[in-house]
Amino acid sequence: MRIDVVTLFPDFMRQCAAVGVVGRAQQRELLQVQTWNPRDYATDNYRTVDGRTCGGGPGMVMLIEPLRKTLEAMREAAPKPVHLIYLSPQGARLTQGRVEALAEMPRIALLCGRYEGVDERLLAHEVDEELSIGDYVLSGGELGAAVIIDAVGRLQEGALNDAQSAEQDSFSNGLLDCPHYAKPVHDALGDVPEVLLSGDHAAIRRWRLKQSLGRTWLRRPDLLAQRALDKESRALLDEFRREHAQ
Ligand SMILES: Nc1nonc1C(=O)NCc1ccc(Cl)cc1
Repeated sequence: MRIDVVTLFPDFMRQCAAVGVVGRAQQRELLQVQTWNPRDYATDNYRTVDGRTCGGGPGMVMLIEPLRKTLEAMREAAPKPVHLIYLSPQGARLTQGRVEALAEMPRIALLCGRYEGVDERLLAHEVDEELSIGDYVLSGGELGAAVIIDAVGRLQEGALNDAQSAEQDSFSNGLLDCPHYAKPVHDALGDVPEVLLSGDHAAIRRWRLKQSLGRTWLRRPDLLAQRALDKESRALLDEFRREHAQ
């Protein structure tokens, strides 16, 4: 998969994509992240990429022309058609389901705005999808782009090892993750739950599922409402709720 990133901060974006699972996916050529800086496509001596807001008011807006040239160069750099995503609070909320759909695409591009915004005419003409990573205001689209690169990059076939795949599954089954423990078994902070030391893998699986269901019920009941529970999960959650009520 190829991800092109249009950003005024290419070094930052390259570093985000160079570490950990995503960095390794790039080394294994499972993923390619390419940055494009609109400043390189600004034709004036000052490499201007922003202009005064029409209608007055504070701040600047990213100009059409440098972005149009950047996008043209980006699209021409590889034959595969590009699905262009713009990151902003005005976008649809990013979900794991949408991440999984994006991860199947051969090529996506992420347009990172700065200043007060991007000229609406450029967005209307070029952008395929607008996405938000949450209801808060950041200083630019780069952190949203980094989130997408990580969430999509780790889903590329071969990017995760077995343990990481298991962890991914625990989250993407629509439930919150269960608690995790490492040695020492006994610590001033408390003990590791007995069942995890029992070697009874069926009991351990049930305990972990019960904890995930219980945590989701306590912390994110909205996620639970979206999910049909099988017979075993309903029983485990009832058990958790009875114990919690005591
Ligand atoms: N929330 C979010 N989810 O994705 N992006 C955001 C966000 O706040 N971007 C800030 C931003 C976006 C575009 C421009 Cl031009 C300037 C600032």
